Amino acid sequence: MSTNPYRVTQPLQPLNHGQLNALSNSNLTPVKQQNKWRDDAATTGLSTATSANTAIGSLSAAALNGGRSNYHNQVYNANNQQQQQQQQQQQQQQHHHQIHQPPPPTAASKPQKKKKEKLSALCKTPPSIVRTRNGRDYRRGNFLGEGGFARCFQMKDSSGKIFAAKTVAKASIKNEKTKTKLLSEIKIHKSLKHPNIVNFIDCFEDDINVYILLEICPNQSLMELLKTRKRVSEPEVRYFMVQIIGAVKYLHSRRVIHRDLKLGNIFFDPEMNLKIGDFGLASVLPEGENKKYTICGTPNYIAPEVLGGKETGHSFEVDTWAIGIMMYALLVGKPPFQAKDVQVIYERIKKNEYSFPAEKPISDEAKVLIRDLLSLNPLDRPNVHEILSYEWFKGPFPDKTHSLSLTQTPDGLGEISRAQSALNFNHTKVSAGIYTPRSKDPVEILRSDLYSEQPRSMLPVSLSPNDTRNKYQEVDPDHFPRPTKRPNFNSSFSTAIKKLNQVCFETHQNMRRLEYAKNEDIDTFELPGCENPTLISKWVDYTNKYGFAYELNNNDIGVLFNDDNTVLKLNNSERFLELIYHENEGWTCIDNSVNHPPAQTKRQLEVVEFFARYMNANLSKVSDDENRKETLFLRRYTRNSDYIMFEMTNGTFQFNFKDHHKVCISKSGHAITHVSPNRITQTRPLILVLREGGFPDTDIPECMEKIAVIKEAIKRKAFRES
Ligand SMILES: Nc1ncnc2c1ncn2[C@@H]1O[C@H](COP(=O)(O)OP(=O)(O)OP(=O)(O)O)[C@@H](O)[C@H]1O
Repeated sequence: MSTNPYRVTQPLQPLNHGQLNALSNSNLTPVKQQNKWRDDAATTGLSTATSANTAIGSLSAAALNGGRSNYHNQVYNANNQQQQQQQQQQQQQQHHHQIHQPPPPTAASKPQKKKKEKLSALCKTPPSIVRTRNGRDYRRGNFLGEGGFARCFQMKDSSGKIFAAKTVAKASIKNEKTKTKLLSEIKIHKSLKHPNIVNFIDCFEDDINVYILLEICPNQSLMELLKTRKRVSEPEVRYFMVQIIGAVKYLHSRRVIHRDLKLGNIFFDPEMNLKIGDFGLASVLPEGENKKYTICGTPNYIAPEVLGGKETGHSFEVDTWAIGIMMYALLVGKPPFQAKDVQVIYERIKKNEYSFPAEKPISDEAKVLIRDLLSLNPLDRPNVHEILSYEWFKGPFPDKTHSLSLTQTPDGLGEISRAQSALNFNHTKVSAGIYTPRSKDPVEILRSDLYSEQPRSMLPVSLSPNDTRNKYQEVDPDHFPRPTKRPNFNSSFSTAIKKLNQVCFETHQNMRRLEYAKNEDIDTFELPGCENPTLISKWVDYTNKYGFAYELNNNDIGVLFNDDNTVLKLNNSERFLELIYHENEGWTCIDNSVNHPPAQTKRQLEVVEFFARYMNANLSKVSDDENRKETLFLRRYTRNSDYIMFEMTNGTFQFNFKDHHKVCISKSGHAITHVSPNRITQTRPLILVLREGGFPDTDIPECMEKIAVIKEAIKRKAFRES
């Protein structure tokens, strides 16, 4: 019989609750650490994965001695706080020496001694081949790293794909509470799927270990990066922050609080994207509850309200606090409340005692954001949605994290232009799932919202043609400061907004002039050409979740997303345009192929295509098809109880009135178009319609009143912008 721990003796079982309950303390002797697997980070001055062992409530020693065991050695129950404090202080103090000061020359305080106290030391190296119950074989590879509780190894499947197996020794799972915690980590992690969260693949167990199979992050964590780099540049940190915030936003939208966000728990995947891992302290806040009371975290990152314990309770804002700590640590080089003694760290946290060292200058914009994130009152911290609108994010923003960043500051970061930075910022947000208020798969949300038997209030409010009159909603146009848009197909920065505002102003001036001139000799007027303009023929207002979707009568489909960018899918073409909006200036246009959409716009394109299908199946058209004469899209729209007004990027104004008549003003106010409820469309010079009091042979209810309403609406726009 082989006693070789590297040999598989029986197939591994998938893990379930019942089986975990049956897990018992295997009579394992702790594996002797044969080689120095991990740096002890003796000089970082930072909390490391090893230092996580010193987190408040560390029970590793007690657990190993057969005392109270805890799955996650960073967690402890507030009730036991006093009892544990002495022991904990001792450990933390000792460990602190290990991290921050050269160890005194006594054998007793050597780092190796402390390592034995870690529960992860109980973890035996997995067999060289691990076979799961459902017949999958994994070949164990290199050791990847070690935390306070687990060791991590490479695992390769039969196709050659490599994963990381977080390996927890059964010997470290000593009681019900510990098992429940491990199950909770698995359950929470398993339920998550986000581009910036380490992907959960599977879990199983053998006699000695429980394995959590994860997406591999071979480039270590932000902690190692900082250790090597000492400080990180602001553009790089901006990029990191967007990815972290994307993941945290997703977690919070699913009511998950991570509670242990720190540099050592944020890993780099092979493409250098950041991935949040380690859900050992994560908790789901049930609907209707708004606080948690268990005290947990890592000293340097712990939020003040957590230190308040049972009395105060804590919530999602602890993660926001940790984001502030990480941002400070990356920019300055060490966490803000760092001290040798953990109790001193807590005192500093409670008093919000930190400063920005003059010898490590950072920008004022960064300081503003850090100060707000590190607000003592959790309610004063910006939420994950608000953080990204801080001025600091308008600074130079790279297109990605280059692997060079692991060791040195890449060149040229400060020279990224404003336009390019805005573009990169937008793309990074989209890739991090930030463009929607909810980050679940957008198409899935749309499908369930639009097609399921949901209460009417859940459905989009649409003023689309042939719809019922009670869909009209009173909306103050002032509350719709929609952006202004126009493409620039040279892909450079556009100054279109000024031009569009000018057109708006001219349109109003011309309408006014024609009103006065209607009785003058018609021969003195140069009449405009009267081809029908391109119109919005269908639309769905879904701004409560994504944006405003529309179809033009040239069959192009657009979505004006809530982040103010537009995606326009061109009819009869394999192309779609991504129109990135730059406030008060214009758009940058990226021409893409639908067959090879860039990763960051893939999801948006899916939303556009979904809306296209939805509109085709559910809405009828305003007017008949026309071929595309020009490429245009919706600049902005305004809704009130009488009409919805669309402003197009060619300067056309379209008004859909609630009696289902549509009127457009184009050619800078010289041409007027009427679309009847049964889609008969005609365009005439405005001067003639004004003279004749309406369209010949067509009865338009309250035609002149409608024109007056239009003139007023355009005037309001023109004067607001001039
Ligand atoms: N997906 C992964 N890919 C590569 N390495 C990983 C991965 N997950 C974890 N590791 C490595 O394993 C180490 C331990 O993992 P993890 O932090 O999840 O364990 P832990 O015992 O719960 O840690 P902690 O004590 O920080 O709570 C990490 O520090 C890292 O070096």
